[in-house]
Parts: sequence; structure tokens; C-alpha cells
Amino acid sequence: MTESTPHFIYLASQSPRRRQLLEQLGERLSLLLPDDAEAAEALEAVRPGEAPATYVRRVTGLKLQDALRRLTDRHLPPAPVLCSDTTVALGRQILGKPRDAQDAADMLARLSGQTHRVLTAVAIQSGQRRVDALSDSRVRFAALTPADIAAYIASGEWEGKAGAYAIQGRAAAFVEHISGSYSGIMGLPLFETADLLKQIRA
Ligand SMILES: Cc1cn([C@H]2C[C@H](O)[C@@H](COP(=O)(O)OP(=O)(O)OP(=O)(O)O)O2)c(=O)[nH]c1=O
Repeated sequence: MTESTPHFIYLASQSPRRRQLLEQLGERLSLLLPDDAEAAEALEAVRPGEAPATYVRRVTGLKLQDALRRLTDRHLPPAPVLCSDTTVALGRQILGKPRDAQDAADMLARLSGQTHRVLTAVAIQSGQRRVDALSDSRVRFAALTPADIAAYIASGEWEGKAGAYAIQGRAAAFVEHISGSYSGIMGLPLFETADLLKQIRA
């Protein structure tokens, strides 16, 4: 693929949902994955007192920087690079990916009967140009019983998910109401992403 290929984009993400969502827009993509998954996870460390929106934008910027370095190091053909990060926020508290099943159960107990925000930042670099967007959705969870939480933990679906749940999976049964972007909650807000793609191609 070359620079002149009209709809070719690098997706720097290990998330299969992001890949599906970007493909939903009709994009041809090539994955630009990190060599070291642990180093990639380390980018997601939260700074003390950091506000959720600041955090998710900062991490997206770090992912993008890292991805652009890989593009150069691997001598790959130039094309736009897209990165994204999703986090769940309960007030000012950031709920990232759970460390283990106990951590996941604790997160779900905190989300039970509450409204939280799901923030997804997207950034695209195309040559010297960088564009970005932030999707901010609200999700209201029903009151969860200990049995609901135990069954969900047993499903394993919480693994690798911000806030320990996936709206596109069984946790849909916990979601009373959303406002914002369903695709953003899943990990890539398609309205905003389509707009950014238009901007870089204008
Ligand atoms: C809230 C929520 C999150 N998630 C997922 C989206 C993200 O994959 C994940 C949050 O982790 P991220 O760090 O945003 O993404 P990732 O590590 O999976 O992929 P990469 O950093 O390589 O791009 O949580 C869902 O799939 N459904 C949901 O309802």
C-alpha cells in the first residue's frame, strides 16, 4: 500500500472492537501493534489527582507518539495513524482495566445503581497534522445484586475492559440508560472518528 491509497489507515490498537468499529466505517486498515504489550500497558498509568478527561487525552497522545515511532523504526509506508483510549469515570475517580477478578468485582459494586461517564479520546496523525476528539457518554447502571456480579465475573468478560464491563456483551443487561455514543462506550466513537477522517482528508 502506498501514500496514494485513498482509504488506508494504521490502527495502533490491540482492541478487536476498535478494529471492527473502524471497519464499520468502510476503512481499510493495517494494524500497527507494539512489540512489547507490557510497555504499552505502562503508558496507561494514572497521575495522582489527574482528571479523567485530561488522563484519557494524555494517554491517547502517548499511544500516538509511541505508534509514530514504530512507523519510523519499521520503515513502513506513510499513512494516517489512529489511536484511542477509553476510561470509565465515577465522579473524578478513574476506573481503568481491572487487575484481577476481585478488582473487577469491586468496580462493578461501585458502578451498581450509579451513573458514570465513559470517556474515549481519539487522535489521528497524518503527516504533520494532528486532529483529536473526545467522546463523553453517560451510563446508568441498575442496582446489581452480589449474584449478578458473581455471574458476570465468572463469565470473564470483564478482562481488559475499562470499568470491568462490556456494554456490547452481557453487561448490556446492567445498562438502564445511556446518553452519548454507544460506539464510544465500546471503544471508538464513530461519529467523531468519521469527522476526524474527513478533516485529515479535506
Ligand atoms: C466500557 C467499555 C470498555 N470496553 C473496552 C474498550 C477498550 O478496548 C478497553 C479499554 O482499554 P483501552 O486501554 O482503551 O484499549 P485497549 O488496551 O483494549 O487497546 P489499545 O490500547 O491497544 O488501543 O475497554 C468495551 O469493550 N466495552 C465497554 O462497554
